[in-house]
Amino acid sequence: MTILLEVEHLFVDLALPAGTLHAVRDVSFKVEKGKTLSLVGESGCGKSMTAMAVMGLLPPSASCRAAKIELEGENLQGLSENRMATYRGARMAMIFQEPMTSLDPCYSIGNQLVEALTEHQNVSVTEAEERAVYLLEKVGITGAGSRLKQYPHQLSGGLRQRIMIAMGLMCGPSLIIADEPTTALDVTIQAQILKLLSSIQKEFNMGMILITHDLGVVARVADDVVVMYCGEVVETGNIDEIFTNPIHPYTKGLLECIPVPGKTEPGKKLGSIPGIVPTPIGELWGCSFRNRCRSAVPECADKGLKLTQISDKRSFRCVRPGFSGDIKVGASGGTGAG
Ligand SMILES: Nc1ncnc2c1ncn2[C@@H]1O[C@H](COP(=O)(O)OP(=O)(O)OP(=O)(O)O)[C@@H](O)[C@H]1O
Repeated sequence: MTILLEVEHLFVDLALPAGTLHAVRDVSFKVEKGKTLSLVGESGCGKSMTAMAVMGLLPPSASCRAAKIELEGENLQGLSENRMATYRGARMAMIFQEPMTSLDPCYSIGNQLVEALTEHQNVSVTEAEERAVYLLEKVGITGAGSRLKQYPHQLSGGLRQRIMIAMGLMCGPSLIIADEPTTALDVTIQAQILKLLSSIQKEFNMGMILITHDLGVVARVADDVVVMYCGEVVETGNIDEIFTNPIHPYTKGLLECIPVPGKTEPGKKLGSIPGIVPTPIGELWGCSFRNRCRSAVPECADKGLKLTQISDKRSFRCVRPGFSGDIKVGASGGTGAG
């Protein structure tokens, strides 16, 4: 196993008028070459901030510290913005949820694809166009040559997302980060794009971080899983461990929200987790999920709650591991503070 990306003890804080928001709290994970790691959790759990910290794209109000952020053994912390800019695209690329926000409406697809390569590598426009056509075909776009002349608004959402994937691949990055890449698409297109991402990732032997709130998506593409809640890692494991032997009640709750072939009874209503993810502002302690968790006991508020590491990939943060996956009905959510 070759480690491509290693993140250790990552913290991201945002300075807000209401206080410091602890968006990412002590998050560690490794992405292997040729494998997909999924960061999963509801909206507001800190998944995007984690990805942005790796990409060096945090908002100005954010401060970030980590024991390690290494890509192929190279420390990414403390690099100048110029140096980070050369890494982005060239060695790691990001695919966002809504391609329209990443594509420039004023430039043709061809211009944007060509620029994605010529900005980073000393190649001619003709060579860059050839690579663009090759990659558009790879991502399943027919008539690739004529597509280069089109503008983003002339394409469907699914095609735009395929183009974003092609753009991410222009420089042959070793790491691709896909942040909710299918959320803005309709269901049939979602399945196609996921399949495409997964096959491209394998064919090009890249590492991928797939960010999603949907364990159904995770099931289709991930090798390893990091479950996040309120900025923290609450459980990690490989895909089989997470689906067959979830430990944390939050993971169990997420699993109850999706149909599992062979497990979910036909016609049975799927579950939901009442309440919302608390905003992690101010001082926090104990398990942040405790106010939504039916298994909660007073010890869940203990200050010393730590991640328990079972093996290299398997860990959980819970005082009653595996006790029950039941979710408190009618809970309103709450912060880890209190
Ligand atoms: N620009 C910002 N200003 C203030 N708070 C922010 C900003 N961006 C994110 N946050 C807060 O940081 C925390 C983590 O957000 P983040 O976007 O990383 O979560 P997420 O799990 O990726 O959810 P989503 O899928 O909705 O993006 C949340 O509490 C969120 O409200």
